[in-house]
Parts: sequence; structure tokens; C-alpha cells
Amino acid sequence: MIEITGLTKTFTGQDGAPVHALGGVDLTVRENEFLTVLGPSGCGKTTMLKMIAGLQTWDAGEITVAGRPVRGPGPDRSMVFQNFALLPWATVLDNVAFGLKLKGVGKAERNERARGLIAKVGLAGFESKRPGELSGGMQQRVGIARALAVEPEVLLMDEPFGAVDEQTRRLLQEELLSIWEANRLTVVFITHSMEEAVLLGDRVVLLSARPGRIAEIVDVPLDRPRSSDIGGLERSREYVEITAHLWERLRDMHEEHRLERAAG
Ligand SMILES: Nc1ncnc2c1ncn2[C@@H]1O[C@H](COP(=O)(O)OP(=O)(O)OP(=O)(O)O)[C@@H](O)[C@H]1O
Repeated sequence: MIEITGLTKTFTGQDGAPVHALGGVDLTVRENEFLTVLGPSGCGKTTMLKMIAGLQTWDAGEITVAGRPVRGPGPDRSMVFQNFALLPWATVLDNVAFGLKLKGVGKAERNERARGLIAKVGLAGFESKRPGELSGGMQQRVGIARALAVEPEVLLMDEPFGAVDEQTRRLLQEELLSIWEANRLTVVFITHSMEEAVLLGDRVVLLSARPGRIAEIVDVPLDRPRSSDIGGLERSREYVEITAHLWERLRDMHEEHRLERAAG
């Protein structure tokens, strides 16, 4: 579905020094897969996601989505951001319908589709509110509904639940899982949470410290559907073993990074 080969990127830092963000990433994301991505801070996770979205250029390598080379943004891919990135002056309805408007869908149809999605993410009755009147969790529901409105093949999520409280995060995880179970989208989901990576993912990609490369890909053979019993999964032996393994790897990466820095 998504093929990434030899992806590299070097930025110029504020002091003029090169920042090697990605050091040759090769990755295949399967059709309808829920892929989660973990890695040390600054290893290029957001950079890679923006590249798949067509929002960031790269130096070398290639990305294709369903066989089409990525040259810029397109309606086949939607992104959900950590800070929601909603239009503050527009209502919930207009925010969700925005992408459909850009696609040229008529007002009656886009509003009907937007209302359906707003209900799906549990926000029926809030159509005429503006983002500033909503909690963080509610704003992220709008972000998800907006991303789904254009019926993308690929949903790109950059730490979407990082800015909400623990209970809301759990509810949003359950909602996202049930939406994905019903629609079978291809999802690439960045997170800082090992627990979240394992609960949601079919596979967890571990990126190494900068320059980011694939350090390991871990299969998550937990039963699906998972949306109805996240608590039960957390007590399963597989879940405990996989999260322990990921923690060991991440701890080693932090330690290597610390030693490299100490060595100058
Ligand atoms: N436009 C830019 N100009 C210069 N440097 C950049 C730019 N965008 C990203 N970087 C640098 O590239 C590296 C990778 O950034 P990126 O945001 O992709 O990492 P990340 O893994 O998503 O980080 P985090 O986990 O902290 O969100 C960082 O060192 C960052 O400072």
C-alpha cells in the first residue's frame, strides 16, 4: 500500500549545522494495516509522516501510495495532528465539511456527510460550536471526523492523543479502533507511548535515534477486534511481553545516545 525506499533528509539547523533527520528509511505499510511508530524524540517520526502526506520534501528515496509516487498532498491521504489544527473561526460542521468543499462536493451533500461523521465520533449536537468552545478531546474528535470526511485510503496520525487526559485518550483509542475495524483504512500512527503502540498496532515500527532508520519491526499478535476490551488486552501475556521488549530497546537507544554525546 505504502512503499518507502531509501528515504533520507538533512535539514539545516538554526546554527547552520546539518541535522540528519532520516538516514535511509525502507518501509512497507500493508493495505488496511494499523501501523504504529515509536522512537526517541527527534528521530524523524513527524518528518517521515509529513513526507507520506506530501507536506515535506526529501533529499533521496521514494514514496508510493497504492503504486502512485507521492509528489504532494492528495485526497487519498488525510492527516490528524497533535494540536488538532482546526479552523478556529469555523463551526464544527464547517471544519468537518472543509475537505469535501475543496473536493467540490455540493453544500447539501457535504453537510449531510459531515453530520454523519460528527455523530460517529460522538459529537452530535455540537455541529454549530466553534473549536474554542470544545475540550481537547472533543477537538480531536473533530480532527478525526474531518480527516475521515474525504474518505481517504490512508490516515496519517501524528501523536493525535498526546494532548488529552488519560480517560479521554482511552475513549479516543476505542473510538478510533472501532472506526478502523468498520472501515479498514490503512493507518500510520505515531506515538510516544509503548502501551498505545501495542494496543492499537498490527505492527510496531521502532525508529533509531537520529538519523532515523528502522531499528526493528515488532508484530503484535493480539486478537481483534480490540475496541471492546482494551483493559483485558493489557493483562494478556503477549501485551506484557511486547511492551517489555519495546522498553528494553528504547532504553538501550537512549543509553547509546547518551554515551555518544558524552564521547563528544
Ligand atoms: N524544518 C526544519 N528545519 C530544521 N530542522 C528540522 C525541521 N523539521 C525537523 N527538524 C529536525 O529534524 C529532526 C527530526 O524532527 P521530527 O520532528 O521529525 O522528529 P520526531 O521524531 O517527530 O520528534 P518528537 O518525537 O520529539 O516529536 C529534529 O532534530 C528536528 O529538530
